[in-house]
Amino acid sequence: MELNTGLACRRLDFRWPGKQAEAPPVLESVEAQFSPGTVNLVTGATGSGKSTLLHLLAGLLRPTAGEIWADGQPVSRWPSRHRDAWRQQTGIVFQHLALIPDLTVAENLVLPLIPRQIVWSRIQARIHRQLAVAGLSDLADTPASALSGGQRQRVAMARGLVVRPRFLLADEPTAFQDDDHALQIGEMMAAAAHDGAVVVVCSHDPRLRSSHRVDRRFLLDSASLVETPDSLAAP
Ligand SMILES: Nc1ncnc2c1ncn2[C@@H]1O[C@H](COP(=O)(O)OP(=O)(O)OP(=O)(O)O)[C@@H](O)[C@H]1O
Repeated sequence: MELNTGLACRRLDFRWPGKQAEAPPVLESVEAQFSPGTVNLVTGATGSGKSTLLHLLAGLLRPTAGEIWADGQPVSRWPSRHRDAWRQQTGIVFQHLALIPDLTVAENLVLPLIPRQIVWSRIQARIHRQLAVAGLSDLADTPASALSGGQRQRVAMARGLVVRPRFLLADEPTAFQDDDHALQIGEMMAAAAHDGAVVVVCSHDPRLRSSHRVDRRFLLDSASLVETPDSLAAP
């Protein structure tokens, strides 16, 4: 397996700590390689482990066994502070979105840029551009708490993209979107891949499964991840 670029799972096992030893693992011997410039869709039944896989890829959980490699580095073996630094290259769109409700849309986008030591005028320009791409310019000064579910989800995607991630990890990013906005989110992920990012998206959404913006499709089932032709990807 080529491990020098992109994100890779290598004999990855995961079992939730505290779960009985005989409980089935969430992931077992998962091998996968997600390359820069590609959108990779992971589908699977509810509870099959899609969110767990994304958290492992983001370095937010540690594998029970096996490793996550990023650009040829075994990041899952690194101590937390090194993984935290590495995660600055990552845009994460959580299923539960994790916006700060009392901050405005624009302020939510500022947060991931703060540790990057970018000058303020550049931060403002970047946020301005990202909000325009996401069709959110009119909502820049609106508190996140006053947004609809779909708007919140698009803000979460914009926040994931504003860091210009090398790795974009998105969990159900189209769940609350109408068809036009689901299409727009597909385009935003494809644009990130076009700019060289590794995009891994977990979703049940048939609109993403059939999207021509997806390059590779995987099915998570019985703790295994297998690449599928389109027709087999439906959970
Ligand atoms: N914090 C946790 N502690 C213990 N078990 C957990 C935890 N989070 C998830 N699980 C279990 O891990 C398994 C995989 O859950 P996960 O959320 O990764 O699935 P999923 O495929 O993303 O599901 P969905 O499509 O419903 O979001 C499930 O059996 C779930 O009950």
